[in-house]
Amino acid sequence: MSTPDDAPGINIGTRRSALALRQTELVIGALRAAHPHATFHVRAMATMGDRDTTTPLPALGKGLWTTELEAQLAAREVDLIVHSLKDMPTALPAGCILGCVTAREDPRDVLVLNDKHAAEGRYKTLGDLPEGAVVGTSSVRRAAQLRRRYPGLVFKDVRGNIETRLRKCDEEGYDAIILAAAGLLRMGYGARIAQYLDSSTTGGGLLHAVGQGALGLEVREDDERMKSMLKALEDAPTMTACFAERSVMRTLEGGCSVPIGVETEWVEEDKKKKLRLRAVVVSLDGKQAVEGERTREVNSLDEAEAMGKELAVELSGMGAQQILDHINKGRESGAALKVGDA
Ligand SMILES: NCc1[nH]cc(CCC(=O)O)c1CC(=O)O
Repeated sequence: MSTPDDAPGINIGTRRSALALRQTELVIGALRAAHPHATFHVRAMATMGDRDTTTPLPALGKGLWTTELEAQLAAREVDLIVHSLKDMPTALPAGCILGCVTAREDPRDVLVLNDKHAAEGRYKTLGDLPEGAVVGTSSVRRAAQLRRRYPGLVFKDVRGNIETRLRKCDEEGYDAIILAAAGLLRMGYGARIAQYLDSSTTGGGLLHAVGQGALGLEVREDDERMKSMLKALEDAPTMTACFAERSVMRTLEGGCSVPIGVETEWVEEDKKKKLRLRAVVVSLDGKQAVEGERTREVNSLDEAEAMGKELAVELSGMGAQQILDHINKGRESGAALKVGDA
């Protein structure tokens, strides 16, 4: 009788960036440990987001990191895609599913200082930066939340993979940039982290992107062999929390380019383990914000999705929908796509 491990080699699709390849290596390491007789082949490719390195991210729309890979999955050219979960749209093509979410790296955003500032030691946190300081980010979520808290700072687009952004930070007139901790830590750049940012940051917090720091493994819905192989890699607390986060985004029809921030945490309350979910929707100028939070027991992915949906509906009623409608209207007329040039 043949076991799944005797079957032909498994083709794994990934983007070609150094971070994507590193993440794929981590997944293959875990797959090998769980399935020592299987063989794995990496099929790296460029997506639209990799090829177009100048258009501001929000203008490239949904699926810019995933569409080409999913076409390969559907065509059976690959059997598994390793994604940064935050780059995965909340609606997947028919026949494709999010089969597994692995243990999360630190989900927070962080401040990275220009290397001269770091060497000088005058500034340590966002709050230390002087009026007019230039902060790089191509994320409207980051810029909108930080504009609200730090109105004196100037936000400017910065595109490229992690190495490129670090270089631009040091050489192209930025005082600092904002990045995900996860990418820096996975690539060995942890020493560049000046400050971790989250809801409790003194002087003003920042809620991270949906799914940030987690890896999403996408497979064909009918591929029972891959689905069962991935069970060994699944981290249930991360997967459940991420399903709640993705449900907030899906309900608000946000996509990756709107200013929705979230934070999830497993807490103990009345001797019960509960999921705490926070979410915020901010206008692009940072002047309006709607936020909310829920804490409850969650025992399944369906319950996690229900919790996320309920919070999103509440935020919607509190004005989040107006904020998002306004942003989408601006998009149609071609405006409001950039974080800022200045
Ligand atoms: N497309 C950007 C992207 N996608 C995933 C990560 C970092 C890793 C993660 O958040 O899981 C990054 C870089 C960043 O935002 O700094």
